[in-house]
Amino acid sequence: MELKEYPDAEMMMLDLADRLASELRTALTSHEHASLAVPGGTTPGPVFDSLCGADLDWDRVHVFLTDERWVPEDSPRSNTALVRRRLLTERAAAATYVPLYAGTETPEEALEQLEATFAPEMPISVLLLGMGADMHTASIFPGADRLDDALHGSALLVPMRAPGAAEPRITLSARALRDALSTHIVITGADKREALEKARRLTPEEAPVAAVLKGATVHWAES
Ligand SMILES: O=C(O)[C@H](O)[C@@H](O)[C@H](O)[C@H](O)COP(=O)(O)O
Repeated sequence: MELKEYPDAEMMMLDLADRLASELRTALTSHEHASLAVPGGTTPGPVFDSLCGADLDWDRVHVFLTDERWVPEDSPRSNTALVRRRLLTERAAAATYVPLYAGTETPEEALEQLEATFAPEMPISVLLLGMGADMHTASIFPGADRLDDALHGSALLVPMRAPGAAEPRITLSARALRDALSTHIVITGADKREALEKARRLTPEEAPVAAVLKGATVHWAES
């Protein structure tokens, strides 16, 4: 893992957006399509605000979430709504969005169909992840009901319920995340920095983010 520290979060978000854009451009030089997988939550909004204006062939980019809360798009908790509002706009409006929410009552009901949709999208060209202070990443939470499947199973997608998650989730598995060609993790604040250091000494069962740290670049700013 490589740790990149920034003097402030604003600079980090701009720099990271540039880096993601440049990796997408490189991926597009050797492939017809490239994929960009992004987290939801509160941290990545400013990266999206900058990345959406990047000059690249967005019409050859497939964008999808690393994980979704199983709520309709009009919910303030919807990661899809966040991505539509802040990433799939300006130049990036030309990208193809691959939805991870299907409107069924539970994620299990849509699982087969979603697995079929996501299989051709693998491996991810450029992966951006967040991390919670409890050391979860995507929706792979410590103490989750299907933690073992998400960490060690061969499925691409895993429905997930966890004490730390307010609603059912669906998440890319550790296998899908680890196969990404480039991985960035973006975190802010002293508590997450401490959690990251702790995760480096723990097992993925205790600290799920540990499953994706190898080869990843972690971007951190205090605030
Ligand atoms: O749906 C989600 O919540 C995310 O995809 C999740 O994995 C997020 O990246 C972390 O929970 C960090 O969240 P914050 O950035 O809000 O701290």
